[in-house]
This record gives sequence, structure tokens and C-alpha cells, in this order.
Amino acid sequence: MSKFVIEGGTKLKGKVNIGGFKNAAVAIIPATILCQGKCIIQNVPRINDVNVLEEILTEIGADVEFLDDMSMSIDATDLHSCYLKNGLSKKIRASYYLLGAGLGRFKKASTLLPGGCAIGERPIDQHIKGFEALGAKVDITPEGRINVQADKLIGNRIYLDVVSVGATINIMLAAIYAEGKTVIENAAKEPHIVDTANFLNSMGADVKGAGTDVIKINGVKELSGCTYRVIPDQIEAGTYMIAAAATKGDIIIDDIIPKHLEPVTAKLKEMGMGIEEYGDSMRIFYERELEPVNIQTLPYPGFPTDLQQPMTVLLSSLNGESIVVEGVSEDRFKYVNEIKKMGANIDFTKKHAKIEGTNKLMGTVVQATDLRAGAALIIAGLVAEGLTEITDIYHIDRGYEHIENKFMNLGAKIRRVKEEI
Ligand SMILES: CC(=O)N[C@H]1[C@@H](OP(=O)(O)OP(=O)(O)OC[C@H]2O[C@@H](n3ccc(=O)[nH]c3=O)[C@H](O)[C@@H]2O)O[C@H](CO)[C@@H](O)[C@@H]1O
Ligand SMILES: C=C(OP(=O)(O)O)C(=O)O
Repeated sequence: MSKFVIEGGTKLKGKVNIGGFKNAAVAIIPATILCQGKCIIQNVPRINDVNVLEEILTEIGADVEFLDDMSMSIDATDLHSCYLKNGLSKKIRASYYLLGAGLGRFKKASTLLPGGCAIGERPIDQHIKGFEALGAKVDITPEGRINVQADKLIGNRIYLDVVSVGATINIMLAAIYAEGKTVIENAAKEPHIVDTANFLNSMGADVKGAGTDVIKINGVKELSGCTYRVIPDQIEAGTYMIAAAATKGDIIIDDIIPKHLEPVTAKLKEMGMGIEEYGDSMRIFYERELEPVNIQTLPYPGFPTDLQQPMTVLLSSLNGESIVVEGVSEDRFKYVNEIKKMGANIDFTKKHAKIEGTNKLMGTVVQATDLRAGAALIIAGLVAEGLTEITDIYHIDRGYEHIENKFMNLGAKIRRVKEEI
């Protein structure tokens, strides 16, 4: 087990390069099994979720190798089934995409129920509704194994009862070879939906409308290999933006798509941060005392739920009151108990937090309860007085590449300490 030890009080300065988007890469990698041919995926983030997918694909028989630090070659030509035997599928959320991709390619697939961040109930009823609408039978065993199987997949019209990123992508994957046209209504519009659709189209699929709430998929007969570059991680970029604000810093964030960051940029400007955008990079700098603001997380293009936790830490380090409403995840404030140990003054329920800003957080020992909670605790540690120790940082490694090196390059005093068990 490792932990991070952070000495607070440094203003971030310098430049950080953003990696490929976790939530796009973890959809695109499973989607490669739809094609017979080799795919080269570039700008793959070096995170543990990707390592788990590499293991899963290898286990089911795909030929997977890293060509260099950020490019992955995947050839699933010789794959004959998509049955995930062991517990790897429980280690990450995105293993659910092997259901859609396996169903699409082999008309059947089997995984255990997915894992992922503990942020409340995370049902997959909309994924199942979509698979069934295409003609599949879905069975979940008492042990938590999901089996999907179809004699034939036929395009259909599917209206999602809730806007779901996972269900939108999974139905797209399952429908790629379905006979006729599939229409997903009330689809999610996140940039990774568009990226996955672009990847599928690069292999020869016919997906239109990704990025709007109606996606149309015309079934095709075959897909072939391609080379594709994953978009930059807007959640990683947003994390460094918020860290720059919290530490009163001045940094350049490189390799981004500023458009994807608009909801975050707008809030940070409203608070008083200076932001200059230049093509694929931005400078974000502290100009004047930041003002508290209210936030509500919403599906894209609203403020992303995956940045709610870092933002709550920033708000709790300011003077004044703010309200954060969680409009996407079912229960994403549990980590607040950890920042309260550092002196934050926050009342919260499952969906709502009232923050009485206190610009005095104090270092102590805290536990990363999930991926973004871990990132939020790093930011808390950077602004706190004294030393902060963050345990259970394996959650952070699921989704942030080289995080301590990137923060160290910005001047932060952070180190990873390996603990003897
Ligand atoms: C690997 C990945 O891309 N993870 C992201 C994905 O998770 P994930 O795909 O799990 O999130 P969804 O968009 O599906 O979930 C959004 C909301 O819809 C509900 N819901 C979802 C599906 C369903 O069948 N039934 C249902 O009720 C969920 O409980 C949740 O409250 O989108 C979330 C919302 O942007 C992000 O926080 C995660 O980082
Ligand atoms: C919730 C997240 O991840 P996952 O869905 O993979 O658990 C996240 O990336 O913030």
C-alpha cells in the first residue's frame, strides 16, 4: 500500500501536459473487439483502469501490446467469445462495455457486475433495457454475473429514462452490427460519447448524431482496424485548473480542448480566476481574492459530477458560503467527512452540501474514498497548513497518470511513500 505525503502552502507554477481521457479510452479499448483487424490507439492514459482492460482483453484472447508509452495495439481478430472469467470486471466500471461490445460481435457476452467509484447506487437497468430492445436476453445470477445473449440483433428505438453515459455507449456498441437502424433518444452528450462514436466510424461503423441527444446507428456488416487518437482528459485538466485556483497559482495547461472545459472555465472565471485560452492550451492564474459560488452538477454540457469533489474542496478553502448540488451521482459527498477532518465546515446530505468557507485547512491523515475524492484531498493537502497524508491512493491511480510527478513539476511538495504491509 502506498500513500501520498503533501506539505501544503506552495502556489502552483509552470506547465502541465494533459493525457488521454480516461472515460474515452476505457470505452474505446473494449470497442476494439468489435472489429477483425488491428487497431492502434494513441494518447492512451497510463492509468490502472487501462492496465485492467489490457489484462481483460488479453485474458479473453486478444493480442494487446503497448507500442510506446501512450500507444496501444489491439488485435481481436482471433477472439471467439467474450466471457470474463474472474474478478477483473469488478475492479473497474468500464468492464460493462465488454457486454455491449461482446454482444455486438458474438451475440453473447458475460461479465461480473462492474465496480468503479463508490458514489452511490449505480444501476445498469438502462443498459439492459437497450440490449433487450435490440433482441437480447439478459440474465443476472445471484452471484452477480450478467449474461447477455441474442439469436439476432435488430435495430430499435430506445428512449433512455435517465441520461446515462454508460448506457448510451453500451447500446451504441451492441447496435453496430444490428439489422437496420437503432435510435437512442435522450442520449448522453459527453465528449467521450462523441469520441467513441468517432472511433467506431473510423473502423467503418455508421453512427450519426453523437454529441446530441439523438444518436442513430445504421447496422453495418463488418469493421476493420484503424489508428485512432483519444481526446484529452477534461477531468484531469479541470483538476489542475481547480488546484491552480486553490493554491493561488499561475499555470499553463497543455494538450486540451478548451471547449470541453467550458462549464469549469465559466465557474472559475465567475469566482475571479484569470483564464486565457490559446488553441489547445490555457493559462489559468490567480488575480484577486476568489468569491464563493454555487454549483450544480449536471450531464454535459453542465458542470461535471467528476469535478464536484475537487470544486467542493476549493470552495471550502475560501471565505464565505456556497452551495453544491449533486445532480448526477446518487451519493457523492461521503468524502466530505475526510475534508472535515482537515477543518472544512460543511453540512451535507446525499445530494446537497452547504459550505461555510474557512480559509484554514489543516494537514492530517485522510483516506481517499474514491478516485475524484482522492484528487480533491490532494488539492486540500496543497492548501492546508502542515503535512497531509492520503491513504488508499490506489483509487487515484485508477484514473490520474503520473499525478505526483505532474504536481511536483508544478512546484508542489508531494511524494509517494510505499508502506510496508
Ligand atoms: C467509466 C465512465 O465513463 N464513468 C463515468 C460515467 O459513469 P456511468 O456510466 O456509471 O454513469 P451514468 O451516466 O450511467 O450515470 C448517471 C446517473 O444515471 C443513473 N443510471 C445510470 C445507468 C442506468 O442504467 N440507470 C441509472 O439509473 C446512475 O445511477 C447515475 O445517477 O458517467 C458518470 C456521469 O457523468 C461519471 O461520473 C463517470 O466518471
Ligand atoms: C466515477 C468515475 O469513474 P468510474 O465511473 O470509472 O468509477 C470518475 O472517473 O470520476
